[in-house]
Amino acid sequence: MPTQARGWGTEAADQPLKPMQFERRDLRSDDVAIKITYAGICHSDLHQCRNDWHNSRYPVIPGHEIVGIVTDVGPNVARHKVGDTVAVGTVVDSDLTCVECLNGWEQFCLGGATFTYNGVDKVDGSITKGGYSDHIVVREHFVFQMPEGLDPARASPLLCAGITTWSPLRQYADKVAPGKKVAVAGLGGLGHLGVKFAAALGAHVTMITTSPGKADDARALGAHDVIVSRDPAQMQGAAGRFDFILDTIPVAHDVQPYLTLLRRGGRMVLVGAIEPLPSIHGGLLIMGNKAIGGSGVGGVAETQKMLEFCAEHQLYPETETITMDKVNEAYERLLKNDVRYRFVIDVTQGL
Ligand SMILES: NC(=O)c1ccc[n+]([C@@H]2O[C@H](COP(=O)([O-])OP(=O)(O)OC[C@H]3O[C@@H](n4cnc5c(N)ncnc54)[C@H](O)[C@@H]3O)[C@@H](O)[C@H]2O)c1
Repeated sequence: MPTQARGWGTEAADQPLKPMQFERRDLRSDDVAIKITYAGICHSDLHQCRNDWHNSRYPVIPGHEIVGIVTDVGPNVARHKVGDTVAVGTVVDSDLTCVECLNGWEQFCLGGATFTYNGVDKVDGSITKGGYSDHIVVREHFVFQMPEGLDPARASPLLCAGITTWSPLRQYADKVAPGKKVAVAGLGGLGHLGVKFAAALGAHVTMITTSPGKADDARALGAHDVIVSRDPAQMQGAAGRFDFILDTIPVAHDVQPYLTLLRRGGRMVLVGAIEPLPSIHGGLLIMGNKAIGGSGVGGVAETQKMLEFCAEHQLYPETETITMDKVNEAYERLLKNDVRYRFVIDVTQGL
């Protein structure tokens, strides 16, 4: 039987989030039912609530940085059992048969990945609803086991902000290693984890920020150096310096000043601005054999690996925990960059 769920969501781009009731599907044979305990607030949640990407399907019940406890499993579930602490990220289904899925890139499934919310369920066509809710039902393959020693109350942002920064840093592991120089642009939910990961992987890390006031914070997170992007002298002084730049800036911006900072053969990866960008002068790529690309979240196996790395290194996001009923205030603060550096909702409170 389907179950009644309680959550917080919004009915339109100009409406605040409010309590809502909706149905969760009955367990399929390979499904896991999860009582949600924590959900991180990603900037993408705000984008989708406000229809910034023009594809929101209302009501939107956001949340794709989910931690919880298994309450039931379908008969074919082998990896999880009732009582396990588990996690769910941005994707809850894919065909698992295409070349992308078979190679661990489920998020780019050729048959279409189903996103945790604002997606369309492959079986019944319903609109998926996310982690700002009391429980969720997810296909086993997309449920992560929380490693021993990783605090569930602090870990949820790893499921999106974490994997989105970890994945490109591992895809270009030759440029993110001891002796290599890495820069991270944009110090928010993604950027602060980018700094922590790059430092933990042994690279020399520079934070590039618009705000001189964030320099001490960046160093406390593990950055060895800070560049204020609004200071032309500092930018010119860093020309040709970096092997790798991770750009987490959440809005359209001119990437050319950053390309200038790459050394020969360097690579810049965009993860933040999912929108049209100003044009790039080809000479900035050709002279110095430089490359710019993108990266979208991460696959299932690499997400599990990242969680294990975080447990082993006790690497956590910096979080501020709120109750569910404070989510609208949190959104307003997120827009003003007034969070160090990720809100986590304790979903068991204020629902
Ligand atoms: N690629 C992916 O798979 C993926 C996954 C998750 C999130 N995202 C996107 O990444 C972006 C960042 O998400 P977040 O949760 O870290 O957001 P956030 O709001 O927590 O952080 C963004 C930071 O960028 C800074 N910033 C804004 N404009 C800037 C500029 N012009 N120069 C330098 N810094 C600037 C802000 O001060 C803020 O600190 C969002 O647009 C989100 O939708 C992408």
